[in-house]
Amino acid sequence: MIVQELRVTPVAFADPPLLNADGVHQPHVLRAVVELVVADGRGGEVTGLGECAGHAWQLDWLELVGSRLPGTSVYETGELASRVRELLSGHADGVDYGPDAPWRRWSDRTDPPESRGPAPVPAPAFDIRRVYAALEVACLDAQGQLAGVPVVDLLGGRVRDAVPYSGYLFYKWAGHPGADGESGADGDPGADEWGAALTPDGVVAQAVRMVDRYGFRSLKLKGGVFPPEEEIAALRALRAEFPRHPLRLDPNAAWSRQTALSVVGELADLLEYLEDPVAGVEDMAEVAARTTLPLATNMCVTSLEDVGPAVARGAVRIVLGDHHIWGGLRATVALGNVCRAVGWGLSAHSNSHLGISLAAMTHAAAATASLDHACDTHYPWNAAEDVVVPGALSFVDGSVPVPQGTGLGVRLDRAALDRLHARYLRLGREHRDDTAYLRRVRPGFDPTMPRW
Ligand SMILES: O=C([O-])C(=O)C[C@H](O)[C@@H](O)C(=O)[O-]
Ligand SMILES: [Mg+2]
Repeated sequence: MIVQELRVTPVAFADPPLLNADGVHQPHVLRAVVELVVADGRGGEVTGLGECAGHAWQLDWLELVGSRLPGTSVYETGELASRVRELLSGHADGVDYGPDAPWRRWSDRTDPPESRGPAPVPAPAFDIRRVYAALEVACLDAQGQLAGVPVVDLLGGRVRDAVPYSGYLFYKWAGHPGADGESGADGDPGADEWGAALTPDGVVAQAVRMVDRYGFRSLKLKGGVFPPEEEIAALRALRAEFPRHPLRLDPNAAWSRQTALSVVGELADLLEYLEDPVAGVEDMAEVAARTTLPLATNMCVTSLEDVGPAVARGAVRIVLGDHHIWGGLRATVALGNVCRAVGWGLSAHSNSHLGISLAAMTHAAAATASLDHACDTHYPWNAAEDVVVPGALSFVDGSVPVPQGTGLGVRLDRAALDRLHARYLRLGREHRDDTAYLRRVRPGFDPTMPRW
């Protein structure tokens, strides 16, 4: 059961123009597919799959790790984690994160919220966990295939057969504006079937389509795009259309403390929870102290080190786990125990992803007893282009049944992988940069936080 090879294939898949506090999603998401080839001890081999963001620095780090993996036992993920940590710690200082910096403010407790400087202080442990996570998922997929059991069994066994997800609503343009440097590479993704959502009516129309198609029983609106009163109007319109759906709003810390305090009263009866209205534990605690509305986060609690201060200050009541950020599926399941111990609720965060990650997220959530909120997923926005063979993943009444079969239960569609990899090569882009893309259309766009 020895690792023979690590293959990392960067891909680019189509994404609609979804707006957020940093800007707007580019026409293609960059992602990396990880294949871990493992000897099966009987003269054959199995291939474990993993998936992570496709930033250039992350690909470099995976390549470095990949060169040292052959010879390791696929079962010794603890040893693998130490090796990865040791190998990459020296690489964290001075790394060029490019425009990935906005993401990294999640991990950067020394970065003042009003600063969006080009180079936040590196937080190596956060980045190392992001690299290790994809490897751990691939190891567990391979282990499951070798043992003939699904990954959920390796995580302690299932407490649910299907995992509830929330419908993730975004303000969006009708289509990509074109002339973005990616048009024509493989056909401009152009106008999409979802249409524009820039008003309360547009958001409701999007929600109706989401709920009709996938059966979601709760809804999340990505905020931080328009002034809070406009986003609150959209939530009121959603409440009128969906009287029983729990609603969430996530401005990604685009509000100042003062703004949050002035609008939180209006949200108290409208929302299930308010996600990251402001940046950092201190400001979250100030807001939390003045409202009955539960605050949730995937920004100010991203590691175990963040738990103590957040508990001490009463900053949040719900944490959104994410195996890509917490360092794998086992760490995410363990987060569920921490949440239970400190009295927090647990939900799940997502970012644009493919079916490998949806399968991984579903196995982890199926094994986590304390998960008490529907998980986020971007999958409905990206399902049209996937690297897994269709059929293993489906939404039934807003939930994804744990995939059947061994390991993750998804298999690679090699032709699709090759196609999306060829597109990645043609695009020649190395980073995600939502801000630069929005500036093509709105040159004066200023991403300084807090915006309101
Ligand atoms: O819950 C969150 O903070 C997210 O989902 C972060 C993502 O990057 C989201 O803002 C997006 O896809 O634009
Ligand atoms: Mg969030």
